[in-house]
Amino acid sequence: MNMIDQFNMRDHFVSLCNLVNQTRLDGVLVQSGELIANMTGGRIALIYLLDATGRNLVLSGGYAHGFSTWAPGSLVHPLQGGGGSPVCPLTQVAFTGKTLCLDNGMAGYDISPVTKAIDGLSLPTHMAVLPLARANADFLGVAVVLADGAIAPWLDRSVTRQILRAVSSSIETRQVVAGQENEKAMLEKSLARAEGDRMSLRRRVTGRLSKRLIGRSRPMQILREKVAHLAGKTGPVMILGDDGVGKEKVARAMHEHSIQSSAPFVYVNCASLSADIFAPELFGHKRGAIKGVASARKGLLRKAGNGVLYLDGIDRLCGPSQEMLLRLLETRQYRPLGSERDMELSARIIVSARSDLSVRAQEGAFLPGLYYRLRETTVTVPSLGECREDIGDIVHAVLAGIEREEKRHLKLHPTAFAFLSQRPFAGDRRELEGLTRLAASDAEDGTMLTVAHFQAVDAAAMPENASSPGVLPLPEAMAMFEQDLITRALAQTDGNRTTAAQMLGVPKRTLADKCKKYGL
Ligand SMILES: Nc1ncnc2c1ncn2[C@@H]1O[C@H](COP(=O)(O)OP(=O)(O)OP(=O)(O)O)[C@@H](O)[C@H]1O
Repeated sequence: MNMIDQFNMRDHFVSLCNLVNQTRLDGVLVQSGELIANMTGGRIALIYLLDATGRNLVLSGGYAHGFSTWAPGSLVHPLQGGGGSPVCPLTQVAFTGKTLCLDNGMAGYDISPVTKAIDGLSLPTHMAVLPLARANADFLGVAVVLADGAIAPWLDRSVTRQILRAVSSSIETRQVVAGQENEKAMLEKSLARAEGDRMSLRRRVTGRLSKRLIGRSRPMQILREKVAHLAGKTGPVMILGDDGVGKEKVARAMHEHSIQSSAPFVYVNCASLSADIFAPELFGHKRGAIKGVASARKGLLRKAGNGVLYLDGIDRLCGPSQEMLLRLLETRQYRPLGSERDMELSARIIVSARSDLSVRAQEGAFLPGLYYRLRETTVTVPSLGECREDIGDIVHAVLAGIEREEKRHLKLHPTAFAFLSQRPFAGDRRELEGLTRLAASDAEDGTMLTVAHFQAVDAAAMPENASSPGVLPLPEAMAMFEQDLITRALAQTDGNRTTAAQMLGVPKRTLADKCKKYGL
């Protein structure tokens, strides 16, 4: 019985199943090597695949009979066109696409790519190079079979061709999957990098925002995060809040931290926009379109360009103007008066309104459609009453501004701080800012601002005596002040307690105890 007759179909069927079940390219290559060696009576099989450039064959897998873990040396074999002497059998098959069987000896052939690959194993006497092809018949690579007897009889069988096709197709499929997995991994990596960049950018923006939207309270932190997030978007935004909470400040901060920050920020007070001037003011008009106005006008939307048109107090817009604004937001187009052509809206629309806008919309006092359109992206600015811990920060920011501009260094007395902490501010942050400026207006450089400084400019709104019972118990007031000072010192020293303790003139141990007490 010759070798071919001993060919065991059952074994090959099992090997084929193993091949198909491989989930990784390296596993497919080892199984393919084994199958090819067995079906051609080979002792060694090597698989070279065309690389992505299409100019090199890369030794990608191999099998040696009797070695369960044998791996060929790594090898990149450049394909050289136009032949050469001596002929490289791998190159020849790559160019002709035809099987090359060297049963009559290898003389005259450059078999160095093969001898390098099997370094350490004895070189068999017979060699065959079989082309591997993709499903679309493109060249995929070659399988090199090395045997100690004639290979030709094994090659001329239909099962050999079928197995070669199965091998090629398995390799191709795994290559595609490996390529996709590679792409997916790279995509995931770059997404993770982009997300990391986005987060660190957001953190930086939030950090910078804390110099503008002052306050350490949790509601202010949340507000800054939201502003940083919306600064990266372009759609309309509605900012809600009571008078003086800082709505315009929020709008400006959002614009300053956006990609269009160099474009204009155009402020419009809606209270001053009556129905007849809303359209000409915003959309502009052609020459002669308005009776008594000789020249043409650009309109505020064009003036804003790619920047921001800030409509302050849209709750004070009249009905027809609300309709026009809704249409502008829906169509993103407008037509200057007297023009035949629509213009594209390029500015970002940011509007502000008092917090009760939803009630007004429900009552029919504000166009519900416009309310619902704007409600999609709402920022609610917390009132100072919700952020009492921010009072010290705002006062210190005002005093720091005075020092910068007027070179007057002023400090805040603990009782004044306690007094402000419990005082109502109907006019919100604007009132606090204004009151601090007033109290500081006549103070000389080096002055410690006391309750008296504030009361002197604020008699009407103030309780008669800040230290009177019912105002705020002194221990509580002192604790608030102490906590404020410690937080400030830690912020200035980047959390370094040793330096902060030195700044505050207390032992490090005392500072540690107080940090524990206040949860700092
Ligand atoms: N977070 C803040 N930190 C420091 N100052 C603030 C803050 N928010 C607002 N202010 C100050 O309060 C004042 C009022 O701010 P802004 O004009 O933005 O309020 P508004 O809500 O738009 O007011 P209005 O309701 O009158 O339109 C400004 O002088 C501003 O500097």
